[in-house]
Amino acid sequence: MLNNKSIAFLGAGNMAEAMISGIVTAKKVSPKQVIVSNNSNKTRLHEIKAKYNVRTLSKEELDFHEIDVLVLAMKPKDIDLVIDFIQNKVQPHTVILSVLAGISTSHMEEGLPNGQQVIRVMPNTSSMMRESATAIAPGKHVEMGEILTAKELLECVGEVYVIEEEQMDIFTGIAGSGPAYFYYLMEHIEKAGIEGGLAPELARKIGSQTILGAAKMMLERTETPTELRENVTSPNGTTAAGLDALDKYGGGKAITQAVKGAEKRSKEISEQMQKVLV
Ligand SMILES: NC(=O)C1=CN([C@@H]2O[C@H](COP(=O)(O)OP(=O)(O)OC[C@H]3O[C@@H](n4cnc5c(N)ncnc54)[C@H](O)[C@@H]3O)[C@@H](O)[C@H]2O)C=CC1
Ligand SMILES: O=C(O)[C@@H]1CCC=N1
Repeated sequence: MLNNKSIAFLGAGNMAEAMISGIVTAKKVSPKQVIVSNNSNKTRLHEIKAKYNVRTLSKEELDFHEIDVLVLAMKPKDIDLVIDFIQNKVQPHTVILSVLAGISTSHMEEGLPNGQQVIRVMPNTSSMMRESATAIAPGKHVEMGEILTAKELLECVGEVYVIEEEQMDIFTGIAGSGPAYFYYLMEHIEKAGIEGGLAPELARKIGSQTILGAAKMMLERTETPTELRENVTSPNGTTAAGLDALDKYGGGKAITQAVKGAEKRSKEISEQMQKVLV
């Protein structure tokens, strides 16, 4: 389905690069089918071209007739400027995939030609390793063929889940922002490892392998996380001591609040955009 489709990115930042890297590595589309553009940073476009061999153009040079999938990958605050820029150029056959946190499909549909197909997606930066957990929520004009195209494209960068748009805020809290929680966790594991006498690189490798192993257990075994945790925990052993400290310092609550905090911010961004419209 991706054969001969041309995929253009508006925005060439961290998220766009993670997706471009995963898409090119998956080899389902050739780098020449991928066009990357941004606001004005030519150095950044040179860097992306040198790394991934994709086509790069300034946004003014884009030929919208040749774009089948247009990925919006700028910051949420820039959406209205971008809608103004594309509304008279975007073609009816083009499906728009927006990765912007908190920006609803209805907000985008309002500013675009009637009937434009818009899909809100939420990948994460693990797209670079083709290990993203990505959500898709189609807007009201999207047809099944375009959902399948979006799914196939996003499967190049990991697992894809089709969800209801109202679930997008909590999905963002868990998966869009989620990698940062694990990096933060690792920063602290590494610090404790160093304090315990390990070289930083070794502490990082041990911590990362432990996170990877635990993730694989949860994905591939039938036991629940609670059962898996209990299997590690000997009475009065080392794990019990570690978990007691996690409880004492509010580890569980902190994790729940991290997810809820990101979810709340995603909702706030949507509300702010609604106010701009009114
Ligand atoms: N970084 C992440 O982990 C994730 C980010 N997202 C979403 O991805 C979007 C981009 O985030 P990052 O890549 O982290 O930001 P970034 O700041 O690294 O990149 C933003 C890009 O947008 C470009 N840009 C700005 N205004 C533009 C315009 N008017 N036209 C075309 N390009 C324009 C900039 O030149 C830059 O290349 C955000 O909306 C964010 O919500 C979604 C999931 C995860
Ligand atoms: O921090 C953000 O707003 C973006 C969306 C999800 C991850 N990064």
